Amino acid sequence: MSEKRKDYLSWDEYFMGVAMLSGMRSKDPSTQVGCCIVSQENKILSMGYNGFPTGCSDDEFPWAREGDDPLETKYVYSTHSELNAILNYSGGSLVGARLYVSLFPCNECAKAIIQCGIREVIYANDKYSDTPSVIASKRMMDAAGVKYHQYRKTEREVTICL
Ligand SMILES: O=c1[nH]c(=O)n([C@H]2C[C@H](O)[C@@H](COP(=O)(O)O)O2)cc1CO
Ligand SMILES: [Zn+2]
Repeated sequence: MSEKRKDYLSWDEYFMGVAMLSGMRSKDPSTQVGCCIVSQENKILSMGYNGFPTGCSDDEFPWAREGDDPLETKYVYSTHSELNAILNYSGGSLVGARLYVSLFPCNECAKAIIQCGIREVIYANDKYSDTPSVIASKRMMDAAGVKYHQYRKTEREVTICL
């Protein structure tokens, strides 16, 4: 008798995988971030990655991390993956949703996450954990009751031939 497959993706693998795939759309040469927002019923509501706003050309705006002129760095222009995913959602309310993201959300994204009612953040990488931005982010999420935990990495490798 034919039985159910056993090696299917778990929900966490699926949603973090989608977040990481989304991050592969990013043009940022140093850090590509992807995000996937999911309902309490495990339905994908939205996705996003870091990039410049619509109309701000990836070829004309700067990708530099440093420079004498802040206006010639990416930081003043790039929209973070989490904010893009929140803004991309046109279906109404995100109250109660979960957010999967490949990098811990910064303080500005934390404000948006809290204000739109997202309840839980699952992140992969926390490489900026020592920065004021991430410390402030955790302080705000703690105060607002937004739960967060690191994605528990599995041994699974996914190869997709495109
Ligand atoms: O939460 C985040 N989400 C997000 O999309 N980003 C983006 C902004 C930048 O394009 C890039 C960070 O670049 P860098 O690591 O070179 O400083 O990642 C950065 C953060 C910071 O934690
Ligand atoms: Zn951010």
